Amino acid sequence: MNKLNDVLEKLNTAQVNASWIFNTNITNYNEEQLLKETSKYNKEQKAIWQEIQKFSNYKQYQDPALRRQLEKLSVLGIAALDSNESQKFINISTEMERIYSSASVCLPRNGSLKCGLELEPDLSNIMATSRDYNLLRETWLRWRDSAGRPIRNLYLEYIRLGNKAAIKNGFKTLDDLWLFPWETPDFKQQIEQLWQEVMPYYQKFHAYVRMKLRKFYGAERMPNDGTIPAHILGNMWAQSWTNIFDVVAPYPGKKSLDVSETMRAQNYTALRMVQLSDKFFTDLGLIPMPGPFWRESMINKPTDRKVVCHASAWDFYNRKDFRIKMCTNVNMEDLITVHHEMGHIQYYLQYKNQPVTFREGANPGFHEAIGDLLALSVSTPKHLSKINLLSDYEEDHELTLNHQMQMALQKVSFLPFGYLMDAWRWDLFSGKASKNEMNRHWWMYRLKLQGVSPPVKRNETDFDAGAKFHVPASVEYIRYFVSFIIQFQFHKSLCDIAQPNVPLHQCDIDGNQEAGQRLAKALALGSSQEWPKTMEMMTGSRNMSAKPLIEYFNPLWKYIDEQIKNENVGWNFNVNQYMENN
Ligand SMILES: O=C(CCC(O)(O)[C@H](Cc1ccccc1)NC(=O)c1ccccc1)N[C@@H](Cc1ccccc1)C(=O)O
Ligand SMILES: [Zn+2]
Repeated sequence: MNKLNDVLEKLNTAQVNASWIFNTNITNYNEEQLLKETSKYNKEQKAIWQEIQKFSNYKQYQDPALRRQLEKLSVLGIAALDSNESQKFINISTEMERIYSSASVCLPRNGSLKCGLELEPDLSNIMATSRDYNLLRETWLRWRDSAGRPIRNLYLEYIRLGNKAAIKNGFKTLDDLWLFPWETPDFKQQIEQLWQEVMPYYQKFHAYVRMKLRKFYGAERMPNDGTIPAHILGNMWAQSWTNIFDVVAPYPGKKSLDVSETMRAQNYTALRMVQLSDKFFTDLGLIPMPGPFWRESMINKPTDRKVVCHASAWDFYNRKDFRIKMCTNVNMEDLITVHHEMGHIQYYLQYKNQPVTFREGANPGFHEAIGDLLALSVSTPKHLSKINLLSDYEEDHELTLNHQMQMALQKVSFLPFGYLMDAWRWDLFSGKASKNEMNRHWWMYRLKLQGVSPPVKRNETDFDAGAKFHVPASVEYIRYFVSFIIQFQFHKSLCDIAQPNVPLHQCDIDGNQEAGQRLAKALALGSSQEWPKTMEMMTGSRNMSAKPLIEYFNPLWKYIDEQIKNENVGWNFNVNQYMENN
């Protein structure tokens, strides 16, 4: 088996190298090279798969680790397609990613038209900082015209070929293939159950934010169905509302917890942000970033070439080379993202000696949760003041509520978006939703779960889901919904070790070696055992639970209940009102 392990390492290293070169320098040549490398990778994966078929009685193997590895290798994925369909699938996937990462728009700028504006940093900054209703709407619309629409027909092909691949792997449709790594037969039901648990809290939070936005923009700018227009929530996809903290803060006068200003004033750089995060990990007794990480990572947007700016963390499958790729802006939001990416790298470092097939998260949600988990401690006012990013700190009721609001704008607002991104894709792959109504189905979910509506009518030549990285990049999204739930379970468990008598929302595990050890043991296992066992190691329970998340925000729920006495919680929605009958 360790011979196979070496083969898998070399195979993955070659593929990741070609992918890194394309992602950090988008050229036709590098795209060609990546296409070649990926089809070679798929061919060799298929050869290995055929070899393994010979041990088809692997279920009888005594050694559980060996049996588990063979089980994981028994699903080939997209490579199961025959060579020309597999080639088509790879071409479509790479083309969608290139369109998204190269998209730029023109916007009216004091009288003239400014072109070449890109998502990072231009459009993201406008969505985050502008309070000009019309400029926000133009920015929202033109991004979808440039990045979403051109992907629509490619996506139809993607679904057709993806479903063929699923069938070749013995699944019904592509959503079943996507859910295979979760090893959880009732996974969709568990997700729906978690959503039902948190939905009432989200709806109250939505009512509070809607009330504040109505006061700020005027009632005439708010739809009468109780939804919030998607373009005024501080984010291109309305998935995280931290950038409208100033509009919704309970105590606006109080020191802002958005330390972006202070970071800039202290001449923070991307490197300093990464070093700060690395120190938090090592203070917990976790593994420091190795040499190649510091030499090879790309943490600033290059000025001389096109790159895929969306952040990611890379494992080169040689147990030495691990990198981050990120177009970092010096602000609080990106400080959190730096921790998110460093969490991925820490997981890589912890499980690097596992067999290749076990070099994954216990489940995909675990991998997304580690960095955010540590950022929960970093984001406390006490910790921010400890690292000199918050001055004249004194814990009082007002500061606590401002902090709670800041965190809810990041975590609570995200929950319905984290769910609907894959609820929509599962429905499309499984045929529950018609391919002629992809955009209507998208806005059905956006209205139903998120209570967010488009600022202009949409039609079926629009492809609004395609304007979010993970759709053209074929990256599963339910992992983030799971992460936002389990990171609070992990936080509660580690806080019970590190600061047992501190309220959960004020807990900072910084420097606690015992908490660090508990985490390291779980991470080192990779996916070598089923995730409920690793969940039990971390939290004492085998199940996901929204209780710690709800507990973390207890102070906020009380405050919001008082504030929304005269508000109708929730919204009604009629998707026809927002779709042009085409
Ligand atoms: O997409 C990301 C962060 C990028 C990533 O670290 O999750 C990245 C996404 C990606 C990029 C290219 C190919 C595959 C996945 N994931 C990783 O780098 C990664 C994924 C699995 C294992 C190890 C690393 N966050 C999501 C959700 C989110 C998470 C946390 C805070 C805010 C928002 C978003 O921005 O919508
Ligand atoms: Zn991630």
